[in-house]
Amino acid sequence: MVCFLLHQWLIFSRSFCCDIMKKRVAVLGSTGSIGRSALDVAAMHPDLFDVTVLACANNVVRLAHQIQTFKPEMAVVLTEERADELKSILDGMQEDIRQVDIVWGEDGYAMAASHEMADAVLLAMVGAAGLMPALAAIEAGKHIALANKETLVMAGEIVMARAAAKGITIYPVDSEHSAIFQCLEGNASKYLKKIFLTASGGPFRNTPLEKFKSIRPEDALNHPTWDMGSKITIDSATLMNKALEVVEAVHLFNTPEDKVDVIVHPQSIVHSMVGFKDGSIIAQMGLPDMRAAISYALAWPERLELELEFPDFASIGNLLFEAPDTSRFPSLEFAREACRQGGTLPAVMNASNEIAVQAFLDNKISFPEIFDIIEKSMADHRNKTDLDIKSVLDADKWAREKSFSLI
Ligand SMILES: NC(=O)C1=CN([C@@H]2O[C@H](COP(=O)(O)OP(=O)(O)OC[C@H]3O[C@@H](n4cnc5c(N)ncnc54)[C@H](OP(=O)(O)O)[C@@H]3O)[C@@H](O)[C@H]2O)C=CC1
Ligand SMILES: CC(=O)[C@@H](O)[C@H](O)COP(=O)(O)O
Ligand SMILES: [Mn+2]
Repeated sequence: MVCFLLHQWLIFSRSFCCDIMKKRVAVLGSTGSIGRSALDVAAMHPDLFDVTVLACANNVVRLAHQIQTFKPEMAVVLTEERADELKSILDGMQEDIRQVDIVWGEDGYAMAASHEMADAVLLAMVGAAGLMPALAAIEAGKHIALANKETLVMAGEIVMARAAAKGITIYPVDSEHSAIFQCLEGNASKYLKKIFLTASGGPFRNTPLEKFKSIRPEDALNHPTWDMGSKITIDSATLMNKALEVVEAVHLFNTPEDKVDVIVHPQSIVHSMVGFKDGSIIAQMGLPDMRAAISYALAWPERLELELEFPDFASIGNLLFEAPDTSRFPSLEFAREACRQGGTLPAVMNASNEIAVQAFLDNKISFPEIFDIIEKSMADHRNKTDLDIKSVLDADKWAREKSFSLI
């Protein structure tokens, strides 16, 4: 009898310990490219992760499948109509997943980001919609894995200050920032002299300027190395992604813009590098697969088994680097100006880019008009430098209206 009880207690305590060691994760943007990669990581490590919250905008069919697989506590969609659609899909599924709490809209995302059954929040929604959930997750003291770079572009000062006040580290998911974060671990930050932010150069790295007018959305959606959502893929094609990433690096690593160099590296194997006072440079490398950066942001300081291949350096032969061409791709100049002026200008750059990218995807403007719209919106903006969330949201709204008027 004693042996039996001891045996039962051992089984109970082992499963209890496993459960309390599991990280409960909210995945906001679960139906997107980052979200799906994150769920892939979670599925590979069911002993480490329990997905308790899922959120998307409209893709209720994919969300329903994810709910079926991960059985979260809460699911969030953009509108009440989508919530009704999701409920009716779930009604046809097995009983235990119908318990999921379905909410919608801004309040729903805020609830998801601060859910008591989530220890960590992966912020993988696209665009400005990510900002308020990010602030809610920080306010709730969650472990933050941040993919949504727009959050830091719009309101980096506020976000970093609120995270610092809460004693929270923001673990970057963006591959370059994850690389820089990894290069700066230990006490390396105090020796930092230069960040080398790598860029693939996108599909038009070698396209002459006179051909830019005839670039179609399907050409721009053809990224040479990464498989990503449509907005960031167009951003990569304009180098606006790198522009956003310069601002992101400035905030994440508390570094002036002139310490962040962009270097084109078309193979996307060196994910970024950091140069130190003594002339040493540390690089972080790997094949382009976001599961590495996502898992590191979620499991830090651990590194998880992902069964990814290493690059075959002998067959690659040379790692290529070249300077970005800002005359064909002015985005980097926009970002540097936005960093120098600060205030609400980065939020204007971001919002204007979002409108211009969507207009290009909808065949309403040409590829080079993306640059024109951003440039004009930034030039016409009356910058507000004493920043608060209201001024950021006002600037975002102003930039969207301004950009629409230019289409
Ligand atoms: N993809 C990548 O490899 C990388 C992405 N990032 C960043 O990560 C973020 C996500 O990118 P990615 O996964 O490629 O994008 P996707 O377009 O593939 O996915 C976007 C996700 O956000 C949801 N979503 C869209 N609009 C809203 C909204 N208004 N409110 C709430 N949810 C919304 C989508 O839902 P639905 O499916 O229903 O539309 C989807 O789940 C971006 O900020 C991007 O810059 C950073 C580095 C790499
Ligand atoms: C995977 C990732 O982090 C993307 O942001 C990637 O960097 C895009 O490639 P570009 O270097 O072409 O912008
Ligand atoms: Mn990136």
